[in-house]
Parts: sequence; structure tokens; C-alpha cells
Amino acid sequence: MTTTDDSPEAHAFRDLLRSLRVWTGELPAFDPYAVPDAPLPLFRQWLGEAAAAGVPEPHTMALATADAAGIPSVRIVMLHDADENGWHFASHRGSRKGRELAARPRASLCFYWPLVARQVRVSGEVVTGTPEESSADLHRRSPGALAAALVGHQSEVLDSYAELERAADASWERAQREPDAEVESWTAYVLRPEEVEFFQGDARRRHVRLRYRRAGERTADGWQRELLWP
Ligand SMILES: Cc1cc2nc3c(=O)[nH]c(=O)nc-3n(C[C@H](O)[C@H](O)[C@H](O)COP(=O)(O)O)c2cc1C
Repeated sequence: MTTTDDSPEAHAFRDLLRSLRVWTGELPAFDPYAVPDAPLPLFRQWLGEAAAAGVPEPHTMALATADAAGIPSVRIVMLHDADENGWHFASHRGSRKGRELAARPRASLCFYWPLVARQVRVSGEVVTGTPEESSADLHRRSPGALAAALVGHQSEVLDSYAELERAADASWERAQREPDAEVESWTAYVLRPEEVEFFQGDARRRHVRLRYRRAGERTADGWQRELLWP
């Protein structure tokens, strides 16, 4: 594939891309032979280390879903928890992702923590929380998050920004007045991991990739581990 755009802007853009670097600075070491039997403790450790290293918003992640025809879509959402049940997040049921998860309840998550050159990918089945769990999720969050959820209509076409401003102001006031307000479409989801892959970047490109896969009865804790070529 050859590039045809010869404009100064295109050249400047390509020069910028070539000038940018990854995997620089002091990167942590990662011994893939000294790891826990299951991925959760390692994930919690890595998220803690990313936060301690100053990675901004280490609890945000890309969530990839697909529609009934298999067309993929991806966006950032916040991690609300990671425990024995899986990786928790929440959104509106009627949004694009919500509709896709209803049609095809599987997803992949991807975290990237550049200051420590680490990536974590998680994939598996997605289970929808009960209305009680979804409501608890909503009310554990900040008044600002409740106000944002009260606006609703996520992923619908917006006719004008002024309409959003009016709705956001009304929702903000309602969230202050009624901190227990419910948002019917707000839904808690849990991704039950079947595969979790840890990637540690290395300045000499000898990246470490360690994958945990659900192994059923084959191992005591239900996970098998394997290294992958980077
Ligand atoms: C840092 C960040 C965090 C976000 N967290 C959430 C979230 O937790 N839940 C959510 O529904 N949308 C969240 N969003 C907005 C989504 O990226 C997306 O725009 C929205 O959910 C609509 O996606 P959809 O049309 O694919 O359903 C977040 C966006 C950013 C940039």
C-alpha cells in the first residue's frame, strides 16, 4: 500500500509520528515465572503499580464489543471493580455497547499503562447485573456521575448542543436534590474472564507476554499459563 498524500500537512504528520517513541525510560522488570496461579492478583498488583508510577486514569480501559453481524466497536469505560466474579463496568443498556452486549454477550477489555509499558487484555462472557446491583453501582458513584447518568439517551443522535446543556443542567440539579434517583437504563456488567494476557514492554523489544487461559478441571485453580511470542 503506497501513500499518495504529498501535502506539507501529510509530511509533517508522518514526521511527527516517526519522532514519537514508546518503551523509553526506566521500565519495570517482569519475571513471568514468578507469578500467581490466577490472573486477578497480578492484575490488581499491576493496576496498583501503574497508579503508583503516576499513570493517569489507570482504571480506564478500552471495551470492545461486536454487533449481531460481527461488526466490532470499541470505546473507553471505567473499571468499577475486579474480583473473583470478573471485571466490572457499567453503562446504559440502550447505548450502542449495551445493545451489542444484549445481542452478543462477549467482550474484550484492554488496559494500557504507558509509563510502565504494560498492557493487559481480558476477554470473556459478559453477564448483566440485576436491577438492584445496577442501582447500587449508580449510587456508589459521585453526584457528578449520577447527574451524567440521569441525562440518558446515550448514543442517540443529539439535535443540538444546547439541548444537551439544558438536559445536563436539569440532571445536575436533580442529582443534588435526589441523590437516590434511579436511572432505569443504567446497567452493571461483569466480564467473566476466559483469557487474561499481561504484556510487559522492553526497551530492547524483548517484550514479555504471559497469557492465562481458563483450563477447566486441568489445573487446581482452573487456569493455565503460557508465554507468547511478542
Ligand atoms: C475516560 C472515559 C471514561 C468513560 N467511562 C464510561 C463509563 O464508565 N461508562 C460509559 O457508559 N461510558 C463511559 N465513557 C464514554 C464512552 O467512551 C462512550 O463514549 C459512551 O459510553 C458511548 O459508547 P457507545 O456508543 O459505544 O455505547 C467514558 C469515556 C472516557 C473518555
